Amino acid sequence: MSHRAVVEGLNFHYGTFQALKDVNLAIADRQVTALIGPSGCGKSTLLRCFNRMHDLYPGNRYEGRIQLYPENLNIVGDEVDPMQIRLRIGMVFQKPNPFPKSIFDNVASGLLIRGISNRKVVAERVELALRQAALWDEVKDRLNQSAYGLSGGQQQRLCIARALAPNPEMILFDEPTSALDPIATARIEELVDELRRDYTIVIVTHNMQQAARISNFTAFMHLGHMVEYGSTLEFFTNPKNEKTHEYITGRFG
Ligand SMILES: Nc1ncnc2c1ncn2[C@@H]1O[C@H](COP(=O)(O)OP(=O)(O)OP(=O)(O)O)[C@@H](O)[C@H]1O
Repeated sequence: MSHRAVVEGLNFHYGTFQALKDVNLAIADRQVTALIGPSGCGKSTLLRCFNRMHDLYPGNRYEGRIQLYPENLNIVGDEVDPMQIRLRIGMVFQKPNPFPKSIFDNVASGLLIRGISNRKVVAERVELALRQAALWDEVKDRLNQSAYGLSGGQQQRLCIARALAPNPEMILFDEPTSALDPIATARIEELVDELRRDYTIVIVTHNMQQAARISNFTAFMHLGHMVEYGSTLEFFTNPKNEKTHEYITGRFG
């Protein structure tokens, strides 16, 4: 199994508050890795390091490395341009957040940033991304209508299409189903399962059943530390750490 990214001795500070403490984690290529743990443990903070989202706010500071393979680039290195990283590592948020634009323009937006403006190429890439996000059939006749006219589940699939369009290597999902009903949740879970064939996926979830259903690897965090990570089956059936055992049996969190 090859690794797409390896987190090595990562510390992260929000100003004077240290939210990640010496985190180590290997992210397997074209597999789903779930980050779980009690509220405030640092799951979202770690996820946002992968595409340098923290750089949007002053006073945030990284120490350590996240090596991106195969070229061995340190994602959190000062010399690396966060915009370039965000094109290579897409993100889908908890609440669907389409832009106030048409369905087509939402998906096309990442392509334009990438310098792709040929209309035929843009149209092809938009269609491909909408197909990959299992949304094409529902929207193909209303591509020029506002994205706000879509249901919550459709908006979330649109945001997935928008993340896929620039052809990223990794996709980060931050609790992507917590604002959705069970049917829309099931569709997103099926989609994650399909996307795994082509993309490396890291997903933050509050829901242990979801982690068990959709991930290949699970990582458990507590108070900013990486407590344990391993294959999902092994993790849930035979946890090595006492804290992990307590968490998955519902004794805290
Ligand atoms: N912008 C911020 N400034 C200062 N501290 C922050 C900021 N964002 C998060 N934190 C703190 O960092 C720690 C980790 O937060 P984070 O959001 O990563 O946790 P989480 O595990 O994703 O929690 P949840 O499951 O509740 O979303 C918490 O103590 C939180 O209060």
